[in-house]
Amino acid sequence: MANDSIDSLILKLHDVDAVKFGEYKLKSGMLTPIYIDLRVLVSYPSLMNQVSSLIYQRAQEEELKFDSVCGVPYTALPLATIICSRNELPMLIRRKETKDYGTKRQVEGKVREGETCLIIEDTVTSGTSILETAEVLYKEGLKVTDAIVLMDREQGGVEMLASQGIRLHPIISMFKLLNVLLAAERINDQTAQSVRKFILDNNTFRSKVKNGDGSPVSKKPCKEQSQELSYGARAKLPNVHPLASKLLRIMEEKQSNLCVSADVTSSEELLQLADSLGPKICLLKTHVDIVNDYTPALSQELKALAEKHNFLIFEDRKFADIGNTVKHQYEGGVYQISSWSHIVNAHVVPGPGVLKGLSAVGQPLGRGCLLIAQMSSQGSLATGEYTQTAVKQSDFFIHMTPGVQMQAGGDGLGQQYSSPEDVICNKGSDVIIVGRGVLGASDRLEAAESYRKSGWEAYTKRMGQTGQ
Ligand SMILES: O=c1ccn([C@@H]2O[C@H](COP(=O)(O)O)[C@@H](O)[C@H]2O)c(=O)[nH]1
Repeated sequence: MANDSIDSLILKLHDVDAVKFGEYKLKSGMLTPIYIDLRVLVSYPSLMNQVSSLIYQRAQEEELKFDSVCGVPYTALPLATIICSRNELPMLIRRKETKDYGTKRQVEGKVREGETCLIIEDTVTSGTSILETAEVLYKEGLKVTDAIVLMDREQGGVEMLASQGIRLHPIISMFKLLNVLLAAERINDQTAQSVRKFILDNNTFRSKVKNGDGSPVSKKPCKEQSQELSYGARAKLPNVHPLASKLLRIMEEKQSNLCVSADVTSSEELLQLADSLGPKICLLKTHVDIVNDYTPALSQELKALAEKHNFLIFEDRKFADIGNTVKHQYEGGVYQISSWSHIVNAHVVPGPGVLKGLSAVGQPLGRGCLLIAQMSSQGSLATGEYTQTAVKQSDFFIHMTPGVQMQAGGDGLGQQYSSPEDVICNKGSDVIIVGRGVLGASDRLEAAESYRKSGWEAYTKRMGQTGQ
């Protein structure tokens, strides 16, 4: 999509008052210094045409596969109509209000179970309007894998939808809009700065993104968290990576979001840990390169224990090289990690090549990869834009957090600890990763049970339930 056509569209949107600066209230009640009002588009046919073309072009560029198109009511409805009419695509209309007579249908148009519907939206803040539409379509037996939005306010919608198995493709992002308006002298530096600050400070996606000082951007108590799907329900979402689905099922079945970090240096101790703590955990995290007496038999025995106790193995290898090198590091060398570890992780610093290299090896084996968006260590450089980029590159989220102990604090070597409740409720993580909190206890099994219980209680609290 040409940059100059986006720039000229932004200026036109500003001309017709679709972008307003001041103080406005969002659907959530939040006050915002910028308001995007794309309802006015219907009065400007040439703009309607330009926007519809850009949306359709985006679908083609992304090579999206879909059978029908549905616009989120009401603003995106006429956009979907133009796109479908021009390109002869079947359209579906979602009713906002269900009729209490006749067919009482919530979706109008020919619905064919199992088909995929592309959602079109005008503006996204948190992504809930798209999710509501997707849920209505799911009930009709349709799949939703992708959505296209004209204007993304960059407040967590992409991430929230990704966590529900929907890829959101924005055409204009808030930061781009501000830059174009600033360059064209439509707004001044101060306005741009205050809007940027508002956007960064008000990320609606579970306070995932941290401020520069490491504190969560918006720290909500558990009971105020928005309604979200349970681990079990997320496991059943269409388009969920089969391994993510398996992990979510294990978590639900074992009532455990505990990953024990088995940072021990002998094979015997590692296997003993895996066997004794296996029933309490959903994941066992390893650092295979700290084991002094590694032989391939160790990884085979670990695999057998993972099956016996129904947990997955996560080798915390933190790949960070060019694609070709990580390919060799993942499948070859002494450890042959891809042959036994269900999940690995990678830094995003080398660019997309690292993921391409890892997926060349891991994808045929059904393996998963976590991207490192933040680190628990003091002074970590993975903050702000870096974190946001990593989050955006993720396809489907299972959010895991290390640096967990019952009491906040540190280890004297830069590690910083948060409690299970803080990690699950305030940081919105799915999995707590605990190392020395368990390994350093006189009774490791008892400690693992106590972390499992705390992690699960925090999750049920987040889900708005009263506990187990
Ligand atoms: O940001 C990060 C990334 C990885 N880790 C790893 O998690 C465990 C934490 O162990 P504790 O004993 O609970 O401190 C360890 O294996 C780290 O390498 C992390 O701590 N922070």
